[in-house]
Amino acid sequence: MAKSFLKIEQVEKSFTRGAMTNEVLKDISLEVREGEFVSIIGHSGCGKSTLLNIVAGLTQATKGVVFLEGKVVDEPGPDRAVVFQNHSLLPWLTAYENVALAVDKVFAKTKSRAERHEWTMRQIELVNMAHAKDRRPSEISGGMKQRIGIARALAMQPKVLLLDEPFGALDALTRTHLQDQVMQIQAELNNTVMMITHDVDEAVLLSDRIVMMTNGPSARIGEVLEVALARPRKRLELVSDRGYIAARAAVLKFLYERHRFVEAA
Ligand SMILES: Nc1ncnc2c1ncn2[C@@H]1O[C@H](COP(=O)(O)OP(=O)(O)OP(=O)(O)O)[C@@H](O)[C@H]1O
Repeated sequence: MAKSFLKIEQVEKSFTRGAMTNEVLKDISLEVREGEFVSIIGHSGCGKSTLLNIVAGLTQATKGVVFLEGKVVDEPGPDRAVVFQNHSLLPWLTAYENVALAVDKVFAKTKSRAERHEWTMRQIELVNMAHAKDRRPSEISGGMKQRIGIARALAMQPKVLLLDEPFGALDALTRTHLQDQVMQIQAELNNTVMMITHDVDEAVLLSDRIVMMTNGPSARIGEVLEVALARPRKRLELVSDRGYIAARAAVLKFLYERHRFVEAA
């Protein structure tokens, strides 16, 4: 068995306000292999972003530990890059400058100026944005902003890429293009990815495993589905693939049954 790369060990999280305690996550344990693409799916409010933020080091777990290559995660770091749903580019900088800022921060001591420029351009080219590199965020579309956000995250050469509904705010066609691009980039760079999504097709298309969370409060991992579809994956061919159809049905069934449970509660 491949060695564990990212390890989430018995993580719990409660938020307390005054006398009220909201127990969000309960006993979450998960191991992610290097180069693996794992999606987290679950109903709204179950704690997916909270879990991702704990792995990012942005939120502290109430109990439990996250390890990355054996080292405890307790603060944010360049080894874990996050891409949020609402692109968080600096509006006064161009697309190039937004990526270059991250590159300069991480590689100031290890790459020369010329190397940093070359590295920045490489990331921008990876997401097909070279033509718009000198435009500011207000001058490019939502999909383009998200591509620059992904380039900026990749530019830091993180050990883990954390994607919090990265395509959630995009129209269906742009979303499709970006999913394909992320699949190509992952095939090329072998990134370890943890992605939150609400989209069952997206989860099946992109993931090696899908982690399905139960409803909150005290959400747990309900099921983990192995998506054993060969790569590269082609969406049009998958539509009629039995493995794809079965995986999709398994996730839908899980979500539907959980939803029914909420309605009945
Ligand atoms: N900083 C915080 N302080 C207090 N409560 C919080 C905080 N962050 C999240 N919560 C609560 O934790 C629960 C889980 O929120 P979270 O955003 O992780 O869910 P989610 O599954 O990502 O939701 P969605 O799919 O709608 O984005 C919610 O009840 C939310 O109100």
